[in-house]
Amino acid sequence: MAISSAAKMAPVVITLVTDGARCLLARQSSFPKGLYSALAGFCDIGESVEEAVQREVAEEVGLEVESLQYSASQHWPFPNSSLMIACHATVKPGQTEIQVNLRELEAAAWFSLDEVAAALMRKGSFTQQQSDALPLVLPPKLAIAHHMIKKWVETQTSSLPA
Ligand SMILES: NC(=O)C1=CN([C@@H]2O[C@H](COP(=O)(O)OP(=O)(O)OC[C@H]3O[C@@H](n4cnc5c(N)ncnc54)[C@H](OP(=O)(O)O)[C@@H]3O)[C@@H](O)[C@H]2O)C=CC1
Repeated sequence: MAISSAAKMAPVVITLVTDGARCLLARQSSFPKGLYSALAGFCDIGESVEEAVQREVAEEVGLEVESLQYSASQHWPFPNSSLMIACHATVKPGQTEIQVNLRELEAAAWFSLDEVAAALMRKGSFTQQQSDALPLVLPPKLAIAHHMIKKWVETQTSSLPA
């Protein structure tokens, strides 16, 4: 089926926040069990990408973005067409206390490099999660969130002392 040239896609910022050592991942109650992802949110009319990132991070987890860097973009067809704009953001190391906005998220937490790297290596599917102590599950490869998390792990790993 041809897509109408009048069809619109909405810009969405998706942000992987780090404090330099850990990355911040969050989940909504609608996510499969154990799944955590980067913070996502629709851009408001009149906002720049930078403003949308700062607003979303503040609204969802109560943190102030110190610096941010554009990473990549992706067309995301679910549930309606969005343009995912991926950014990596840092907060000040001393200002990392998360205040989860429970109207938008079920949970948010800092994860260490080891935890995230182990989750990337794991080959489990969502349906295999049966115990209460769920291992961290990351978004699938088709999602830009997966690639942002992978890039963060690679960058952190390459900066470790030999
Ligand atoms: N590719 C990836 O890696 C990822 C993609 N995503 C995608 O990012 C998008 C945003 O994520 P998230 O904020 O969690 O989304 P949600 O679906 O939770 O939507 C959040 C709010 O945005 C409103 N909304 C829905 N559509 C639009 C629109 N076109 N413009 C403005 N506001 C809208 C909704 O209101 P209402 O209920 O009234 O419609 C809802 O209150 C989703 O489409 C999600 O699928 C998210 C994470 C990872």
